[in-house]
Parts: sequence; C-alpha cells; structure tokens
Amino acid sequence: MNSLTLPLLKRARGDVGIPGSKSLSNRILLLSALAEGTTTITNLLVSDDTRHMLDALRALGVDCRLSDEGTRCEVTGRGGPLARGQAVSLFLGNAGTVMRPLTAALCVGNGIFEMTGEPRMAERPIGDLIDALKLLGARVEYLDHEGFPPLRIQAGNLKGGTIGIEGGTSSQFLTALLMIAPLLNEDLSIEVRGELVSNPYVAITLAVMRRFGVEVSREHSRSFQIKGGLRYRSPGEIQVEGDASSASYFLAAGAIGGGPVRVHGTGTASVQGDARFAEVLEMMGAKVTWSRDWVEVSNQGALQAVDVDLNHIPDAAMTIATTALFAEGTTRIRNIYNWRVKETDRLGAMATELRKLGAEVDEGEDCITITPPAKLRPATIDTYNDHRMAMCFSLAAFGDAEITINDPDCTSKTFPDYFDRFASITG
Ligand SMILES: O=C(O)C1=C[C@@H](OP(=O)(O)O)[C@@H](O)[C@H](O)C1
Ligand SMILES: C=C(OP(=O)(O)O)C(=O)O
Repeated sequence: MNSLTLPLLKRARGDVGIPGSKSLSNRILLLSALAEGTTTITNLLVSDDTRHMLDALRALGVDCRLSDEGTRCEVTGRGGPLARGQAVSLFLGNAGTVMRPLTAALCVGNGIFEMTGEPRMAERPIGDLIDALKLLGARVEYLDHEGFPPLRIQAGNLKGGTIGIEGGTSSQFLTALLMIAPLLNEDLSIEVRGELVSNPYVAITLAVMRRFGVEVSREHSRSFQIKGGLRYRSPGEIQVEGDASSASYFLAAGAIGGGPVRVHGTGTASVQGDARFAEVLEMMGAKVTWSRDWVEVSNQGALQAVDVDLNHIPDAAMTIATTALFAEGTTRIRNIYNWRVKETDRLGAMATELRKLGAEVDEGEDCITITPPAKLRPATIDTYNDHRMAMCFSLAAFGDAEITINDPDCTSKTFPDYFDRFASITG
C-alpha cells in the first residue's frame, strides 16, 4: 500500500494485545542457536527484523522450525560458535539487533561471512564494535566505507582480556560483546567508555544470558566480567514478552483519546526499559494503572507538556514527540542524539513531519522541542522507511485534521498488522 488516509479519530478505548518483543526475540533466537540443547520459543515476533535473524541462522546451518504462524520456533542449538565450511553472505535488512550481535558472534569459530543489508544499514555505525572485536583478534574488513557495513569477517579464535567499548552511539555494541564473551577461551572484562546510551537494553541482554545459564558480574554500572570457555544451555521453553515499544502507541492513544486503553503483554514484570514509557504519560497527566503484564491508560483532562531526558527509552520517546501535539505547552525531549543513527535521522525526520502539522519545532543536535498549533493542519506524513515514524504519526489522527501516512507497510520491521490493531481501539 502506498499510503493510508486515517479516519478522524475522537476516542480510543478497549483492550489490545501486542506482538512479541523484537529485542527479546532476536536475542533469544541467537542464544538458542549458540546453546546446547533445543529451545522452544513462544510468542516470537513475526516481522522483518526477526525474519532476518531466522534467515541468517538458517543460512548458517541452524535448524529453526516454525509453527503457530511463525510465533513458535524450535531451535536446535549448535552448542558453540556458528562455524561454516563455505563462505556465506548474509542479508540483514536494517535490523540493528541482527547486524551488531551476529557480527560479533561470527568473529568466533570458523568460516568467512559477508554481512550486508539495506542501503540505510550502510549508514549505521558499527566501527566502535569492530575496533573492540579487533582488539580481541577478530579479522573484519569494511567492504565499502570504514566504520560501516557491509563487512567481511574471517572467523577465528578470539582471546579474552580487558577491552573498552564506546557507550555513546549504541548499546547494541556492548550487547554484542556481552553475548559472545562466554564463547571465548579466556575471561573477558568490558569497560564502557563515556556515557552508555539506551542503558536498559543491556539489562535485557543480561537477563536473556541468565536464562541461558550465563551470569555476568558487574563491578559497577559500566564494568562487566564474563568467564570464558562456557557454553550457553537451553532453558527448554521460553516465552517472549510483548513488545513494550509497540505498546507505546496504544497507551498514548489512551492518553489522547480518553481511554481506558489496556495493553496486554507488558507491565511491571517486564525486563524491557520501554515498559516505563507510561511513566511519561503519567507525568503528562494521564492516569496509568499497572499490573504485572498489562498497563492501562485513561485521561479526563488536558495533557500537559513535559521536559524530559528520554535517553533510556529512545524508541518509545518518539511516541512522546507526537503525543506532545496534544499537550498544553512546550514539550522538550533531551539526550536523544542517537535518534540520528537509527532507521533514519529521526531528529530531522520528526522535526520536518511535525512542522507539516503546524507545530513549532526546534531541532537541536540531541534534543527536540515541540509546541503544538492551536489546531493541527491536514498533512501527508512521509515515513522515511522508518516503522516508528509511521506508528507514532498515526496519533495525529486525533487532531481533527485529515492525516495520510505514506508507506504504512514499513511497520513490517517490527509490527506488520499495526494499523489493524490501532483501528481496533480507535474505530
Ligand atoms: O538492543 C536492542 O534491542 C535495541 C537497542 C536500542 O538501540 P541503541 O542501543 O542503538 O540505541 C533500540 O533503539 C533498538 O530498537 C533495540
Ligand atoms: C532503532 C531501532 O531498531 P534497530 O534494532 O534496527 O536498531 C528501532 O526499532 O527503533
């Protein structure tokens, strides 16, 4: 579909479920492949990003059997590195959670691997991770531009020791190193240099590693120690939580459209940082009710603008940017520099599209300031092949102006039937 014109929305209410978490699905798939034993994964996310992980694992000889429309997967673990006799070329789309961890995993073992992706992937940095892997002895070549995919990896033995990793661009670099550390023959200490962005994603990594039998010690918040020469062990069956970033659009709809909207699949028991998104809606004046595995949002009065550092929830932070269209006052979202190196330059894209709706927007290097107009203007929103642009701008349909979303199918990266589920609580 080239574009989707949304009906004018007045209210949002009802119950809605969300698909499995992308971050958990891809971590669990990879560790299942590396582990000893067979893992049955349930509530697996079915989307482009998980398909890229599955296709890559299969190309690497891992047996992954899907059932229940792809939400259940039985993975026969390799009990160690993903070695391969012949050279393998892997197309990884624009999935950061595949490119970064799989690159690290394929540096260990045997084989020659080419890692490629969509054009945008060639603009998403990976140099800090490759520098760290090279210090451990990895052989990685840049096939196009220094510091960016596509890459050519010649796997081998990596040593342990102590390495530093830059924390300022993407937490996925640290996640990648943590996940391969047990496969090294020697112990590894990882010291994060500078600020660690998107910090809660590291907690997801540690939690999944723990489920697969590996404990990481933490001397302080940015120093990690992992024993080498270990094997991941399958937990048997493992259920993927609902995706807390995907939940954010419905929760925001509850805040803008009155609610109550109850989202099932994530709540206080979640390991995902984005589960805290509703706290920001609470700060804006919405009423939030929490349970272990659902969150409900309703709102009677007017929402209020907030001034918040959302470095810890960079994905759900985009939902606050469009919720700001319905809040009184000027909203400022700070410390989100890495929006610039994701599916698109999200700071630039967000500013451009919010202005089309009549908002006054100030785009800083690492922040965005949004003052809504008295009334939204009708607009056609470009989505920049960014699933989150499409999803968070669907909220603009509450503004009593006709909103058309270009390329709505780009939600397939993490949430293929997003617009149907959105219609189910707003129709
Ligand atoms: O590790 C993960 O699962 C993710 C980490 C975050 O990326 P950065 O660490 O690059 O901010 C997030 O934006 C991405 O969607 C998923
Ligand atoms: C940044 C995102 O994805 P990726 O895993 O490709 O980094 C995202 O889903 O918003």
